[in-house]
Amino acid sequence: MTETTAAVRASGLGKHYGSGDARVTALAGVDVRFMRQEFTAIMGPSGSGKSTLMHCVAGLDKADEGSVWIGDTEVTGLSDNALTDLRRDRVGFVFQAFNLLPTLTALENILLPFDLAGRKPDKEVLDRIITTVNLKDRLSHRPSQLSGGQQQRVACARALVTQPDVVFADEPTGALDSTASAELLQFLRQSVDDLGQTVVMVTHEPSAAAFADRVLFLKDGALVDEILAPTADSVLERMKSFEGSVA
Ligand SMILES: Nc1ncnc2c1ncn2[C@@H]1O[C@H](COP(=O)(O)OP(=O)(O)OP(=O)(O)O)[C@@H](O)[C@H]1O
Repeated sequence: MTETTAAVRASGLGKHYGSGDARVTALAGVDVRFMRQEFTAIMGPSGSGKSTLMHCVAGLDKADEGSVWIGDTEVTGLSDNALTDLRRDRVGFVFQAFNLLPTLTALENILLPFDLAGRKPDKEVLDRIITTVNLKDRLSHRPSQLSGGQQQRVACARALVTQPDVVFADEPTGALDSTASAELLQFLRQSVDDLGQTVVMVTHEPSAAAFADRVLFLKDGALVDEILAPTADSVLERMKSFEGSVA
């Protein structure tokens, strides 16, 4: 693996909360690479550092130690303004709680990153993404007029439409029923296979992780295991070694 094929890489990533007896090590020197056009799932017991890792590599939070690169840009060390631009232009986010703007239509929500950046979308890419997420006949609806699954597909389209270096998804199916979850995961899978996207997803669900190319396991702030070409069964089997502490 060469550095040029890593969409995101981090080395020696450390993050601590509190001090003295109350000091918690959320990340204990993590080295990780997320390769281009790869779908990676991050799993681990509750409190193992999954969200902290995602937030630090995505530039949403600052690590105490170590470095992060998105493409060839070293994220650690950027000014707050440069970080805001980088997140807007080169990173896509999907959260459990859709985070759509209620007064905007589906299409306006999808185009929001372009409005914020004062840029125009690539029409071909926009059409392709809207077709892939199957939202063509819902574009003029507001979020309250859409199902949870449709709202999350709007959030995904918004995350993908700028063709970011990487999309980070934090429990994206946490608020969806099983049918809507499977559709959403299939769409994330397609965004990697058909659109060449790079996706990193935090999940508790072995069945969700099975859509990924690779599953990383965190424990006590450290990467402790990895599965390539996962299935729900192989993930579940591996999780048993963490039994008792899985959320
Ligand atoms: N703002 C904070 N202040 C203090 N401690 C924190 C803070 N955020 C996280 N932690 C601690 O850091 C550790 C890692 O938390 P993190 O949220 O990254 O874990 P997680 O694996 O995402 O957990 P979960 O699966 O429950 O969401 C935990 O011990 C948590 O209590």
